[in-house]
Amino acid sequence: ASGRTFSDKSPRHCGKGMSDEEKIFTYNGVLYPSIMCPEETLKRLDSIQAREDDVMLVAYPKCGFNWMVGVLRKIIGEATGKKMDSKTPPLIEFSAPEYLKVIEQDPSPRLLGTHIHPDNIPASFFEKKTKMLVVFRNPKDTLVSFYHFYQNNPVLPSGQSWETFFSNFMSGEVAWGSYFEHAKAWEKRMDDPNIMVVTYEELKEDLSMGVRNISRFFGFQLTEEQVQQIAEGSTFRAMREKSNDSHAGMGKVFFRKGEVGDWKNNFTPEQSQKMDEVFKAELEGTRLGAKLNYQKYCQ
Ligand SMILES: Nc1ncnc2c1ncn2[C@@H]1O[C@H](COP(=O)(O)OS(=O)(=O)O)[C@@H](OP(=O)(O)O)[C@H]1O
Repeated sequence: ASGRTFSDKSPRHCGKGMSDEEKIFTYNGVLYPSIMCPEETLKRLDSIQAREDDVMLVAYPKCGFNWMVGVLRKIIGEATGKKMDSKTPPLIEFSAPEYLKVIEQDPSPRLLGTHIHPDNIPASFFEKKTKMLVVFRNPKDTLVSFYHFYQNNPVLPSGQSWETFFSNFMSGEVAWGSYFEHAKAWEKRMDDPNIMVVTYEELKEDLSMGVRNISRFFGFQLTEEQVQQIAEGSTFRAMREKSNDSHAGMGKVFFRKGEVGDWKNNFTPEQSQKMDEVFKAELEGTRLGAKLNYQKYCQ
């Protein structure tokens, strides 16, 4: 059995001939893209047996998941010599249910990832105290990135106007659910020593520091030269250049702009104000809220 990869070209895997309604379904009250996340796989997620030495990456959609996949593959490859050239995205909720067997047989250290809400991450990851890197991004840029992804990824519904997508994002009616629900759930776990939260914006400001801290957190020893080399190979430009190979023709969709502040080109003043109000109500005064540095990146 093999997992589905970005290069699967069968029409239904590409979303061709499917209506917007067929492309998305509700599971336990949350929307998921039906091609990427078959219901059977979601139902079987709890069968995954986590390992202590798994490298688990968690990110709400569009917060920098693929960026960190690139970084973590390089870190693991450099530190352990394990070949990390898989083209399959390491999301546990992706692909055919048989893929869970592939995960089971993968030798340690495994790189696993997910976009799902922390309460739905299989319990064994918490029981085994698996280390998890959690990536967040300011909500305005996340929304813009998500909107473009809906528009340009044929497996997602593309018929929504910017205004409709905006209100769906704000009410959590988007794939993988509400940004704010995810953030509030991680806020509750901020003290867990096995969880490290990083933001897209801090990684943009100092990627070398990010690589150094992330590898230390997972217990990988890297030389300063390796840290620098990984950071240089993981800039937006470097990853975008290789993206048609790593993401089979979808490179420019996954590696779109890679900037902080693109929301300013998209939000109306009213939408900006609406997000400010919701952020204030949901996250102001929390540690994750402070880490997101909303003042600096969203105002
Ligand atoms: N190396 C690097 N540096 C900076 N930014 C990067 C990098 N790689 C990916 N990106 C940007 O991350 C956004 C995609 O996020 P995800 O990978 O989490 O998307 S996904 O949910 O897994 O599809 C998407 O953001 P936008 O460009 O704003 O749309 C990508 O361009």
